Amino acid sequence: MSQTADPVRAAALRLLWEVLEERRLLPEVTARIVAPLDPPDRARAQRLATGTLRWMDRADRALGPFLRMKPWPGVHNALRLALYEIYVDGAAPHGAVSAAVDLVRTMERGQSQAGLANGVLRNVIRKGDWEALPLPRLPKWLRKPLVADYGKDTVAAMEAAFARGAPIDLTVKSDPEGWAERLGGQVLPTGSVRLPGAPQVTALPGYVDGRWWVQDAAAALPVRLLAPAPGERVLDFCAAPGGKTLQLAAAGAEVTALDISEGRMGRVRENLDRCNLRAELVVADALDYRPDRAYDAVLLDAPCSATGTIRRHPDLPYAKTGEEFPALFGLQERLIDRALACLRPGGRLVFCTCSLLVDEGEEQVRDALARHPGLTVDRAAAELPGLAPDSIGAEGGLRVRPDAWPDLGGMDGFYMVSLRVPAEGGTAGTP
Ligand SMILES: C[S@@+](CC[C@H](N)C(=O)[O-])C[C@H]1O[C@@H](n2cnc3c(N)ncnc32)[C@H](O)[C@@H]1O
Repeated sequence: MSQTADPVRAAALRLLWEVLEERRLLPEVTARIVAPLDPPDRARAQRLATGTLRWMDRADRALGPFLRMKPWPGVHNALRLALYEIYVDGAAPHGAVSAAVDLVRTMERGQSQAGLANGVLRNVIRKGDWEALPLPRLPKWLRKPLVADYGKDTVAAMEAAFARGAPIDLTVKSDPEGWAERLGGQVLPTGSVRLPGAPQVTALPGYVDGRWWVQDAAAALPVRLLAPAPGERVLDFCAAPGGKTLQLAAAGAEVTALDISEGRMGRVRENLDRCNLRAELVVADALDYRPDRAYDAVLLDAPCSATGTIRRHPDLPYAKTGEEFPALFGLQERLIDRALACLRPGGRLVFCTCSLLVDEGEEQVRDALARHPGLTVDRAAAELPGLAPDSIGAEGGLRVRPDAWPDLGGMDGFYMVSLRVPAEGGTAGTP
């Protein structure tokens, strides 16, 4: 890019390149790419990149009739960005087109395509059918298995939720009504507080003194399912960055928080300090963990495809291809077995993933029950208030989806289940 290109849009284009061409996730690359910008411009570059990814499928449909050949990817992304700015972000068409043309001119491989960019964008605007185009669809590699599991209509509803993006939810230590009133938010049916708009959370009352933490309403449910009692020994087996550790500690449990990543564990420590809560922290591979004393309960929030979080991570369907996931399914299975081995007789394991794939939810449970005679599902634990009764599956786990609560703004996709090892004589806890 030359010095004359708008640095914010140029940074957004570099983020798009990393996702679409290098197949990197935004959190891996964003800090480096936006570092030269001022903080407000960093936020804007990120917003432009995530917004463009969220609406990219529709932008491609709008561009399709006017592109005889696929342009060079940098140019293609500049066109997509301009359409996002005009039709979703509310930018004036003239300014967004001229900014896109300027960006294309500064690209080594795009210079000759500046005229094309200008013409194509003007044609799309002249045709004016943006609003009539279908809502953005997921790429085929992900859409296909989801349609097989949930059906076309449900997948379309989930895609509508992905296009809407995600509000900010808080888990409060106490008094959700009071905090909702103070922050201008609303208490959700499951007890989280949803904020209006997209405020800078660190500047809000209650952040510095740790009265609440940011956690999607769906991500707050697994600990409600586990229902920790004060003084219970609970192992949070994949803990970082610590949203669920905070919930467990706030409920008065004696928590051991374990994670393989030292860097991410630093965030658990910071979060606990800010919220004035305590937990024992262990940096280790969960698969190697052999506790001195068994636990009353284990929470296993396993590494997964994260396909339930696409509302906030629209880069995911484009950075991934699905080929990465079977290795995760195998890891989840081994983590479940190790987690069960850390329980006292009669103890419970809450297994959860922020995934929409049944391989990372219902199927894991069926397989675990087959591997561990005597292991049972506590179906009653999944009967949480505020959720549709059909959220509980035949196997007794709770499945929440992004298209839930359409009037309130949805929630992340999550799967969770409470498994209980036999009180005596069973083998479920000993691998
Ligand atoms: C879904 S995230 C956990 C989110 C966390 N429970 C929360 O609520 O904030 C999964 C975590 O698993 C950790 N992880 C992955 N493989 C692991 C392993 N073999 N042992 C321990 N932790 C692991 C990752 O570092 C990551 O922090």
